[in-house]
Amino acid sequence: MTTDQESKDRHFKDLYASPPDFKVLGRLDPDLAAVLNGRELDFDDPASVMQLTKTLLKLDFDLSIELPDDRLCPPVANRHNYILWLKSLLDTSSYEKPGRKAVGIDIGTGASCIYPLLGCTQRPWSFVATDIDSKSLEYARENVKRNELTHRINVLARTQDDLMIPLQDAKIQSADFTMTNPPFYASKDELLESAAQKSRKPFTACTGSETEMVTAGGEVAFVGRILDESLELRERVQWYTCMVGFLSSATKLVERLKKEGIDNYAVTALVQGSKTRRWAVGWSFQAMRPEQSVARGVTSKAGAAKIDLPPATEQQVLKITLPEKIGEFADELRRHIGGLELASWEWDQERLEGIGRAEANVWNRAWRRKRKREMEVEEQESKEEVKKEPSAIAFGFQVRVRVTKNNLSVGCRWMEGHDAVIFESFQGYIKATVNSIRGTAKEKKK
Ligand SMILES: C[S@@+](CC[C@H](N)C(=O)[O-])C[C@H]1O[C@@H](n2cnc3c(N)ncnc32)[C@H](O)[C@@H]1O
Repeated sequence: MTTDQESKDRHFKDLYASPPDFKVLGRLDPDLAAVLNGRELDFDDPASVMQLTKTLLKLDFDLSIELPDDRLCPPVANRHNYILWLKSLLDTSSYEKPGRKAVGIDIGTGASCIYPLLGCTQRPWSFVATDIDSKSLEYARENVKRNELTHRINVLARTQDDLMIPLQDAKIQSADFTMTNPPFYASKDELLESAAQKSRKPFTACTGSETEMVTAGGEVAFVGRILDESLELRERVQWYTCMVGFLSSATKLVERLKKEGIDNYAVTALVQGSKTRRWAVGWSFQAMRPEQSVARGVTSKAGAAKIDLPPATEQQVLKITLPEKIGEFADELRRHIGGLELASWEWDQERLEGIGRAEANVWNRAWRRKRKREMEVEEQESKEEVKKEPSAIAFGFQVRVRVTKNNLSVGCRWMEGHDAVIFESFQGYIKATVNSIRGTAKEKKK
């Protein structure tokens, strides 16, 4: 059964998959029609660009905003892409159903406050939205009020020297994510040069103001500060994320993550509905790992060659010809996995998939031998009733059986843990188990 959340998500997912038809939009919104020239919109005219943003926010999200002429006017499709990726990042790095409540921190929210507004429209999220620019803060607060979201979005003024992740000042213990679209440029000259290249007037709604667009060291230094803070806060935030404008910035950030020993990270290209490609990077000290399409969303050859992507988390372990009795095969697989000493194991008979968690690589022969010895000792000492403390979970996984007309495949996903070697070893165990089930079935047939 599809839930409200699922159908809402589906609607938002492909919203900008094809380019907008301005004539159609103009029919729906007379304010946009007034700035159109037939089917054309002048992207070099700040007033037209601003009207397009207002129109899309109104028609697609039922949001209304006001913006000053001298601050950045956010292109909606591009900002929406970041929110879509965040939704997938959170949904797939949790055992909860998609669409859980979450607290986010938007660092540098701008006059529009666009990310918190878009996020709250699509999900039961709440936000702390920060900025250092007093004019942007004033507009951001008004935009939150205008959309009746003051109970979910806390606009917080910061200074250049404050911590960027304001858990303490916002009076919260933890957060589910931080996000930022940092100022791009390292200097005013760089901004002017880029505006000249695009033949645009600088310091308008199209290009943004100096405070918005320029930061010492550029976007890598800005996100670098967030990374420094994350090394202190660690698990208190599940996902630290950023959007960057240059592939080289994403590459540098990933290099830094690896240098800091952060193994759980995600990189993606944000492309839908936007001519300008952007990149998103996220990292986590927690153990839940996102789905592969989210963590390794760099599909272009150039991107994949330059960025050191995180390890694969999904693997089709093997594909076999369809067994005679699919139900029996799946039951056997469930029983074998269930026979391991797992911390938990739940099987969904309808979907033919199960989720398990283990304190160690409990399928491994050496582990089982060790465990047997431990149990013998425990038995001898059992008169004293020693209670075993539960250990931390080292590995969480999903096993999926997929059936097509002629084949059956078994795949697994690494959902939790920091050790890629355990995942590899688990794949070996699943392969051996499936082969052994097939062998037994053949024996029976004889
Ligand atoms: C590129 S703009 C992004 C605005 C908006 N989030 C968007 O995507 O359209 C960057 C924002 O970061 C803000 N900013 C710069 N330094 C900051 C800091 N140390 N803490 C919080 N915000 C900062 C700027 O004032 C600006 O509003």
